[in-house]
Amino acid sequence: KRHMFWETQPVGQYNNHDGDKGGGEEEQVDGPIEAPQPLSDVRQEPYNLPSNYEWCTCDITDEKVMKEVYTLLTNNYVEDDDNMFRFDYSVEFLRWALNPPGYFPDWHIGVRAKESKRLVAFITGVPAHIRAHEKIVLMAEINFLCVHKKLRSKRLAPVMIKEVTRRVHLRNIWQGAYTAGVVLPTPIATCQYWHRSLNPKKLIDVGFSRLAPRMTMSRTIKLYRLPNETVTPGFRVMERRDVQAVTRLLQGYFSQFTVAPHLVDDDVEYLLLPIENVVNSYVVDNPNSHEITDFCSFYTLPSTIIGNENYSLLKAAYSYYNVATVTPLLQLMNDALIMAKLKDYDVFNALDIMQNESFLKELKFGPGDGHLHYYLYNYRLKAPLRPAELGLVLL
Ligand SMILES: CCCCCCCCCCCCCC(=O)CSCCNC(=O)CCNC(=O)[C@H](O)C(C)(C)COP(=O)(O)OP(=O)(O)OC[C@H]1O[C@@H](n2cnc3c(N)ncnc32)[C@H](O)[C@@H]1OP(=O)(O)O
Ligand SMILES: CCOC(=O)c1cnc2ccc(OC)cc2c1SCCC#N
Repeated sequence: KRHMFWETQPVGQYNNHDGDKGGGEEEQVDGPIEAPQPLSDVRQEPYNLPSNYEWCTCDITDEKVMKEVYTLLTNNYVEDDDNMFRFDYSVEFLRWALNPPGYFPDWHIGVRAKESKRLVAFITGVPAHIRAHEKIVLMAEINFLCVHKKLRSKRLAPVMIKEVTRRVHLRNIWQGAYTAGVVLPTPIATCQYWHRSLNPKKLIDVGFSRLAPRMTMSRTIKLYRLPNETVTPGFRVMERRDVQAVTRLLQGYFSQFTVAPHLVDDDVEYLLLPIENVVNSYVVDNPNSHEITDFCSFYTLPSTIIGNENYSLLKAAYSYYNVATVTPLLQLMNDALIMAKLKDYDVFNALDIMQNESFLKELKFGPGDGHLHYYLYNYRLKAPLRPAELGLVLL
């Protein structure tokens, strides 16, 4: 498959197209593909857009702009292959995801129609320290790339990508990280989504799940039933006073993975302190030692249910970061499921990354039919990673 844009980019390529598996000759080393440029060499002016369209910087602290971004995404962002669901990121979630410590307002990039001023496209970056092997690199995490359905297949996406790359380069940052459901040159890892039903009746009604053979609805409801209280002594909602302990837990946990975020206290405070309807996090506070021994978290990402007459919204929880040092991970994650069910989520989703494979089947997750591919921009890894070597969750 030819990738006319991506073949021009500093990303792992499928090698020359005369079929020989290049890369056999020269030894590949981990690290940047291209050296940084002098900032004076970075293009100073924005890339050209088709006439009638103009760039804008979306100030997401402005309620009105936030609403425009929300509306573009809720109507035009990612749908599953069967067009059953479309992500419905909330305004609070988007503000949280786009304003982490050290964020750059001009990395929230929109395209408007000159006449109507309507927002028709969007792409974002946020800075993050990501470790690859033993190197910590300041990268741009790219997300929320969206072109209005009416403007698809006009090669607008490559312009959006080049523009965000340009703005990242102007900040002297030369690497990026992103995920996608589509296969592009070249994934550093390919992961699978797993789903744990919390409201099996709704998932069957919308057509996502089907009754298993010889199973009745009531038997199915019973199969997925969860207790209405957690089982781990000392399990409680995370508080600000837990930040340092959670940072230490996470840093220890991440060291086993080949690619993982490098989080310090400020990151943990911002990303992991609970925000209603955005992110929920829990610690196990040992009742005797008052030591924080375990941590689990999930984020809230609803989806529009497309074209179902009984339901319009799917309430989904997504496993975020979890560290078990005393409590068995299986028990800790079951407590997370219990909390999600108590908060009326319909499904709890998790990727097969980190140590998640150790609990998925036993906690009654089923494999999804979609894959999530992870990518680095301008950074080569000698070999692709198994999902279990990946410690990075992008929102
Ligand atoms: C130093 C820092 C570096 C920072 C930058 C790092 C890189 C960041 C990269 C971005 C990371 C985003 C991560 C992220 O946001 C999470 S993945 C979610 C992406 N968004 C959606 O799927 C929303 C619904 N779809 C759309 O809005 C459009 O279909 C989009 C806009 C996706 C493509 O618009 P379109 O109207 O359908 O298509 P054309 O304009 O005609 O363009 C076709 C070209 O675009 C390539 N394409 C398609 N989907 C892509 C995708 N998801 N990533 C990268 N490239 C993608 C495609 O391969 C082709 O190039 P090729 O000919 O070479 O194959
Ligand atoms: C019920 C299980 O599926 C989902 O939760 C879900 C919800 N909304 C989506 C919107 C776009 C979409 O596009 C790939 C997928 C979904 C999915 S499945 C993959 C995410 C997970 N887990």
